Amino acid sequence: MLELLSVQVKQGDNLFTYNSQVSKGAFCRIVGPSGAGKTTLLETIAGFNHIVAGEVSWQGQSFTYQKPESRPVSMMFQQDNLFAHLSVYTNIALGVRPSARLNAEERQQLQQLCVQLGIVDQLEKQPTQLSGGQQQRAALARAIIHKKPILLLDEPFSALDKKLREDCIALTDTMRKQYNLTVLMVTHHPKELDQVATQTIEIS
Ligand SMILES: Nc1ncnc2c1ncn2[C@@H]1O[C@H](COP(=O)(O)OP(=O)(O)OP(=O)(O)O)[C@@H](O)[C@H]1O
Repeated sequence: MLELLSVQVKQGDNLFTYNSQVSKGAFCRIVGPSGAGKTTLLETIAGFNHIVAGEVSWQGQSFTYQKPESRPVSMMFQQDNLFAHLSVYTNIALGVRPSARLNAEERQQLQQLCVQLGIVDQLEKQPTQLSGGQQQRAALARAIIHKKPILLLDEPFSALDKKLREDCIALTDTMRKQYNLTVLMVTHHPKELDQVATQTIEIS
């Protein structure tokens, strides 16, 4: 379980307090009005915000003060997830390690994941040569190959059209089950997650 106990975070003049529990393996949608603190919640779990008080834990182990790279978490944003000057392959391989140098087994895993995500033919291209949906699937591949148990998604598919969004949500759910991930997804289209969400957090 991912747990936030009286976690307090300051953003400008705002003080946010979070109390939430997300079950291991859940697909948790995060909803609430604009400015309520949805992105702030994900950034806090990922370690990008200073926590003033409270505790964040995973499976009973606190990671409140751990650096982002040591947390059991990977995060994907609405856009600009990929480095434009690197190939799609290298962008994804960076999820394995910062050098992006992979052994044969790791390369095979990457290929296999990209087959599943329908981007295996795009690996030698630059990100700008890909469609928006392909770019986000490449970003999803990098987040998954990172092999962290918690996947944080901040409106990841909102720039895509409705049909593509639905396809990407279904793919994310398949990945959640296959890789035993706990997914937290911020959305402004909560109904689109009706089929996959096992839990909802409403931020007010
Ligand atoms: N770095 C920052 N400095 C100061 N204020 C910030 C900062 N980041 C966010 N805020 C403020 O904190 C509040 C919450 O922002 P946040 O992005 O978490 O909201 P949100 O619920 O994700 O909104 P939206 O649905 O519009 O994306 C907003 O009022 C925002 O202006």
